Amino acid sequence: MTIVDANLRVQALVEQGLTEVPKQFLHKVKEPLISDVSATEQVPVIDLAGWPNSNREKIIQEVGEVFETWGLFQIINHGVPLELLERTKESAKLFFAKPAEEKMKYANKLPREGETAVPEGYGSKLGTNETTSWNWRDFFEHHTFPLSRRNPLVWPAEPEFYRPTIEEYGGEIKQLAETLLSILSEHLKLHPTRLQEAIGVSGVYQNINFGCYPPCPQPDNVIGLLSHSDYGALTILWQNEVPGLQVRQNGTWVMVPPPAPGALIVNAGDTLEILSNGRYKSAEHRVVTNPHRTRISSAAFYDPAPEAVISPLPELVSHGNTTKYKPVVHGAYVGALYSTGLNGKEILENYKTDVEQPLEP
Ligand SMILES: O=C(O)CCC(=O)C(=O)O
Ligand SMILES: [Fe+2]
Repeated sequence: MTIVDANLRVQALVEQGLTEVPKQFLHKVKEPLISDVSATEQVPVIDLAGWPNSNREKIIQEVGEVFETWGLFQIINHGVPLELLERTKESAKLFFAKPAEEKMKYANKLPREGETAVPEGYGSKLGTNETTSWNWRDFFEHHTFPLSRRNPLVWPAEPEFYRPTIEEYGGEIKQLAETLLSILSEHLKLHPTRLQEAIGVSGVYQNINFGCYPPCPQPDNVIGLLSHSDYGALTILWQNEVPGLQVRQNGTWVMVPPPAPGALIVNAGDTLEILSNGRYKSAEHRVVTNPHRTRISSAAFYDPAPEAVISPLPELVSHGNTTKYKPVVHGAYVGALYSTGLNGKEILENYKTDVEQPLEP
């Protein structure tokens, strides 16, 4: 079967009861998907309780260290109200449970050449001309910041709490991202707002997706979401009780466990790796599929504006240090990623300086 229909979704394919996936979904990379999971390393959990009044040094140390080593961790006592988190999860669950005709009223448009964000609405990778394997994943994409990009009318009208919940969740997640950036700025011995200003001089961009990974009949040969690092600064995620997210740590894929009650997942993106001149690592991650259950997740991205130029902070390149990355126009970076497709940390590799250059005095 060849799929050329941009209006098809993985959920609709699954509803047809197929036992073999269309060949575009077969994973081309020769590495095991499910069976390669190491049980020896565990994704760290960071407790933010007390911030900013108590445990300051301990929190700064722990957060800094986890960005230097993993780039991905679970976080508890993060300040996002748990009732809001539950309502956000419920919004995603109720949307993906709707009949196909209902969901397709919100179908997104295929991205155009030069686009720097995934178009809003209900989408999938089906029907695009990718050379990489297709993801076993549908999604709903929301543009939430700056406010000039926000139009809740294109989001689901039902349930009634859906639109206000996304707006509220976006605000809280933005605040959490800014708290983490202030902690990292202190860890780098910089002014607490230094990283936030470096990312967001012209206003931060926030996009929030809901991901839906339906049960897959060939989980050993099909990827939910190809290996990649996120291109922006920070991503804050949650997943339902069905695991699937994996992070590559010391060459091994480690499964992110089902969430501790109320936990969120934080993931460093390439912008942060560049700004910190490689001190912090963006996390390479992917999603595997499950044969029986639907996995639902959400990723909220805290990113520079497309016109922002991101380069290693000069303060971190002094004292005989060298600059390890070329300056990046963020929108061009995202564009490069869309045209080649997801492939580990390949795009970031292209922006590394061949010979480490001392910064101009
Ligand atoms: O579904 C997930 O847990 C991960 C999603 C993700 O990595 C992304 O949207 O960039
Ligand atoms: Fe990601």
